[in-house]
Amino acid sequence: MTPLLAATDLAVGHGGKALIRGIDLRVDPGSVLCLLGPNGAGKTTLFRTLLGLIPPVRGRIVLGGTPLAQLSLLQIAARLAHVPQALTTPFAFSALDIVLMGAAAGLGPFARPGKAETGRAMAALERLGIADLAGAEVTRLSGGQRQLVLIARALAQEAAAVVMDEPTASLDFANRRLVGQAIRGLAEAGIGVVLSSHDPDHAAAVADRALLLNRSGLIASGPVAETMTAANLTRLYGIPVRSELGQEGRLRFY
Ligand SMILES: Nc1ncnc2c1ncn2[C@@H]1O[C@H](COP(=O)(O)OP(=O)(O)OP(=O)(O)O)[C@@H](O)[C@H]1O
Repeated sequence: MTPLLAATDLAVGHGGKALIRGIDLRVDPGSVLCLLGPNGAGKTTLFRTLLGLIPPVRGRIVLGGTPLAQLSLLQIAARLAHVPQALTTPFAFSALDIVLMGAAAGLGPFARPGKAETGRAMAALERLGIADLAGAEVTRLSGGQRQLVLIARALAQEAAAVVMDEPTASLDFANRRLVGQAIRGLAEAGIGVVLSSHDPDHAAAVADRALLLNRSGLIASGPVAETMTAANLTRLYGIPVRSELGQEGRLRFY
């Protein structure tokens, strides 16, 4: 199977100086990869590199079978959608307006979204169970609802893969669970997801694979059951971490 996104022997950093080296990763259709690591480890830097916003210090990134270096930012966006940490806009956009931005991402700068784009945007809102919020002003929505709107925007973009930088940061327990379910829903629809999280319990619940990195480099990369061990998390965060298998066979860390 051709991975949606693959990186080999990747080093990322700023101004040509590597922060992390030796990253190998792949994202297949329908799979979820979670990046875990302490503040400043380089997760956002890695994401920005995968999105083509900063050049890799070393190594190779292939997006949908084409080297990233050969793709324009527009071509990258058509293959890899970005869900930012939070939706911040001072304008009174409706949820549908925001999702239409994703649906219309492939149109030229002066083209107006038409019926097809509106249909795609509404379908994305429906898929996430928030069609009733289409006309709501996003500044009045809760943090969890706003995050779902952002995920709907990525869905409407119809990219095969999605990058989400800490999509559950600042969300309460219930909204974290809701967004987690939405992420699994994307995977069930065949989309490949890469996200970062500061919550190992949440990561173990939503991800199939994990990539653990801290300032000393890569700690582990592979299936959740093999990488998210108490020993690896102890190394990752530099504090003693223990794990237990909770109900439904879910890993919990404390
Ligand atoms: N534009 C930049 N130029 C130079 N250094 C930068 C730049 N952006 C980030 N850094 C540095 O790169 C390092 C990694 O930052 P990054 O934001 O990638 O970490 P992170 O793992 O996402 O952290 P957090 O979990 O806190 O979001 C930090 O030391 C940061 O100060």
